[in-house]
Amino acid sequence: MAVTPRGTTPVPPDARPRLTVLSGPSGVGKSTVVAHMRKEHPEVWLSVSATTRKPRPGEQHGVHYFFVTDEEMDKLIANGELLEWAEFAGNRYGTPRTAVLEHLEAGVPVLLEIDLQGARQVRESMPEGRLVFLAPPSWEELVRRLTGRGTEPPEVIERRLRAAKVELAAESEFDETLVNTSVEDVARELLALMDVV
Ligand SMILES: Nc1ncnc2c1ncn2[C@@H]1O[C@H](COP(=O)(O)OP(=O)(O)OP(=O)(O)O)[C@@H](O)[C@H]1O
Ligand SMILES: Nc1nc2c(ncn2[C@@H]2O[C@H](COP(=O)(O)O)[C@@H](O)[C@H]2O)c(=O)[nH]1
Repeated sequence: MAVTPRGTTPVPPDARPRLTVLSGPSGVGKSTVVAHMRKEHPEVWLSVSATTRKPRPGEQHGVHYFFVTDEEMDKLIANGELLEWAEFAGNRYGTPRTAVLEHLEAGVPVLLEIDLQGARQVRESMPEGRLVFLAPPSWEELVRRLTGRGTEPPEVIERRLRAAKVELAAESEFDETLVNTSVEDVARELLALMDVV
């Protein structure tokens, strides 16, 4: 019998909402769009990733990420506790497997906000998932957003922008593309893709 989060009833497999993966270059606005969407629709469950990155000001352990040491990440990987994981711009990130499976089993709409390498792994292991690519209105705007956020030093921004070129070139691997011109519009479009509204 599958374990389900407290207070929820398992639903037949064909009625389960699909897993949705949101990817896109660093700074495009993934977290902003997801936060906006979840203000109105807290029933969408966002997976909390583990990362070896250090917290930014205001980021809380267990809310924004599980901040782990390199050794802890090694163990999570070795024990098969991650659905997917990747190294991105000098840090490792991974999706805890059990929580995702439990929420899907309970019929809760599940969203993963992960990079391209992770999206490719999810496509392999859970092909029923829907992959959504969030694109910037232009390269210049992406640079503006990533720089304007002010959370990374110039060398890390450079590294993330190099990764962004690779991610933008992979857009055709995704099922859908949304262009983040307006946070409100994209949040609405994403909810519709997830069959939440
Ligand atoms: N539609 C938008 N118009 C203007 N600015 C935006 C828009 N969406 C997001 N931003 C701004 O862009 C910056 C980057 O957004 P955000 O941190 O959500 O990106 P991200 O894709 O989650 O990045 P990362 O992958 O690095 O975590 C933030 O300062 C945010 O306020
Ligand atoms: N493959 C994975 N990528 C992840 C995961 N959690 C976040 N991310 C992605 O990493 C980059 C950088 O994130 P930041 O918070 O340091 O700006 C970004 O593209 C995230 O979407 C994960 O579990 N797996």
